Amino acid sequence: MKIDNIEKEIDEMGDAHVFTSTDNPLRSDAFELTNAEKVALINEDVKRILETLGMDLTDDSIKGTPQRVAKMFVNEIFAGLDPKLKPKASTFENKYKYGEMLVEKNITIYSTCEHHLLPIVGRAHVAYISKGKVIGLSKMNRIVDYFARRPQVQERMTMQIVQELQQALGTPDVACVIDAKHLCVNSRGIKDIESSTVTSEFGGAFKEAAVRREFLDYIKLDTSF
Ligand SMILES: Nc1nc2c(ncn2[C@@H]2O[C@H](COP(=O)(O)OP(=O)(O)OP(=O)(O)O)[C@@H](O)[C@H]2O)c(=O)[nH]1
Ligand SMILES: [Zn+2]
Repeated sequence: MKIDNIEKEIDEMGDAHVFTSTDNPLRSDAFELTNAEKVALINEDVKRILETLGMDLTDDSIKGTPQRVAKMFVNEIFAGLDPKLKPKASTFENKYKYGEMLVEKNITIYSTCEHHLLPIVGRAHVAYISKGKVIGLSKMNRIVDYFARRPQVQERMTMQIVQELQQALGTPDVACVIDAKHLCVNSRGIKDIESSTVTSEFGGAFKEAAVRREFLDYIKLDTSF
């Protein structure tokens, strides 16, 4: 593909995120290679990038970088692309009949912006109202982390977390708010270190103003965003 065309595609993609579905754009052959094969290939790709930039890959400090980056992509920051690694969302019967809202707040999020491959760092706040099932608290943190370990846009990640919990808990009454800093905005481009991005998804009862207000009061965010 000519460089002009690639640049045009990237420009168009900049606005295209609003049209993507809640699934990450993965090809159907995404898991035909083993993780070891992916690491070996990415190692070569990163080597090529550094070589193109003129780096001396015989230097002691950076000779291990391509392999390090490859392992980090496959086994750490993009490991959540693999459905096999989806956390088991163990649920229990709500025998004690707790009928109020449960909020798991200030869940740390480390994700990666799919447009620049730079970090997204922030907090997720998740809430649900039980319809008979309750979920282990840590499972909410694990579900957030699973969807964060992908090349992401914040809107999609917020919706994926809600959909996963709705399924696990068998209720639409689930909500998620994420407040995160995008290093692609903070450290390059517009370089606005102060700004952060808030996204929300309010399912079922959380669409009602009073229920939503209660959730936002727990996490101390106002509705003016
Ligand atoms: N909606 C949304 N946009 C994002 C997210 N992460 C990054 N972006 C934006 O994606 C856009 C990509 O736009 P482009 O114009 O193709 O990229 P760019 O030329 O590097 O843009 P600048 O960052 O403005 O320099 C940027 O405005 C980013 O801020 C996200 O999670 N959600
Ligand atoms: Zn970005």
